[in-house]
Amino acid sequence: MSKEAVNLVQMQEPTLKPEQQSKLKQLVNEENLLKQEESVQKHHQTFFASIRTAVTMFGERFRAFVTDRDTVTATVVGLTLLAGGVYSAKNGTAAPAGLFKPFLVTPKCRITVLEALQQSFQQVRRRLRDVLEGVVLSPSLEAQVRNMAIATRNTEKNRSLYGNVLLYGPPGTGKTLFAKNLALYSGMDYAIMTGKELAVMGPEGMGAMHELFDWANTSRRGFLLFMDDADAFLRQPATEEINEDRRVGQDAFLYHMRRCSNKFMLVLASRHPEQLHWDIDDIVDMRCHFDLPWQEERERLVRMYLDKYVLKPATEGKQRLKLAPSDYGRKCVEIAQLTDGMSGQKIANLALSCQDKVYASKDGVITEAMLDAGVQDFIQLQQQIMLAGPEDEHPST
Ligand SMILES: Nc1ncnc2c1ncn2[C@@H]1O[C@H](COP(=O)(O)OP(=O)(O)OP(=O)(O)O)[C@@H](O)[C@H]1O
Repeated sequence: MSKEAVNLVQMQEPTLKPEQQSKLKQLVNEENLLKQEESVQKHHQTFFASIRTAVTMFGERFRAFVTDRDTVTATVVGLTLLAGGVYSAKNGTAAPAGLFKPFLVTPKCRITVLEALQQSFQQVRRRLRDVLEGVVLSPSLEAQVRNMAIATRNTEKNRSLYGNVLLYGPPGTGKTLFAKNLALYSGMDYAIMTGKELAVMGPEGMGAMHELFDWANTSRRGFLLFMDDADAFLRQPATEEINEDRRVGQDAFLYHMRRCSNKFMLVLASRHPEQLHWDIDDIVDMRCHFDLPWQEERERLVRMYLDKYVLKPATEGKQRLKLAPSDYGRKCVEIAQLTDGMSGQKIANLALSCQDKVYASKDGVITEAMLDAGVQDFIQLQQQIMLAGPEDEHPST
């Protein structure tokens, strides 16, 4: 019955018999229900359409944005493309509460999508020429990941399928850094999720996951999904009691990942690969072990990060710093020898500790003694942290 007809009959209600009145009420209720359903459906469609628009827009900007490594590290290490979609859609269409909780957003997220977009406009867009730019790895791992990156970059051209990759190893060894580089090098759209957040999502999360994969499969350039801490979500069922939502979530995820795709690539990162679901073997085409650096790689890391945080500011003349005459190369080798057992992330932080000492100098002359003092401070801090708790609790220090 049309809306006008219902209105007309409603006007006649006082003159109707009781059974006619009750039939009329039923009709009005049905009409209202229909309207509500239509509105929810419309809302739903607009909501997801706006997610896609936002994600597509943000994908463009994000690629440019992540090109500025320092800005990214300082501000949006965890900003996700997906979060961009979720946030924009939530703000733009006032999505029904709870439909899309920001569970896929990493807690490291610090800035709004709009801010990210604004910042990205200021960056020069470029595709990485070298997938290992700024990444120091052992020669064998370098060769392995370089081949994989070339194959990924040529997937579309060769009309082949993307292969999924598992990066595993201790914290701070460059897994995330490499995954970002891979996205920039291959020109794919890119998003970060963390397994920890996926692990705690409730039943609505399943709908979101199907939506995510549906959307990802519409990507023009291909879509790279990076899941950090994958073992938190894709854990072997036997490892612990997992609830029903989590099990359904895992199944949905694995189901999508088993379907080979020319649109979609998954990069998993794990510190505890032995805890991963056994079905991971079916969906992962390549495993890459990111180990702690050996002396040779530590020397390269020390040199790279001292150059970046100490030498460059000094030599570029932006600071009032000068380098005292010294055998800088030998100093780097010496420092590297003291960093046995440290990850790339810790070596970067050690260089920052040296920078603190240098910036505190009265005359602005960088001496070997200053670098030594920075290294000693950092080593002492590490020893205190080791005494305080397990390694995994302090990945960023
Ligand atoms: N192999 C490396 N080469 C160059 N820099 C590195 C390397 N490993 C770590 N770093 C430095 O440490 C930072 C953090 O590393 P990253 O987040 O990639 O480690 P991760 O292996 O993903 O750690 P986690 O398991 O904690 O997620 C990088 O942004 C970089 O500054």
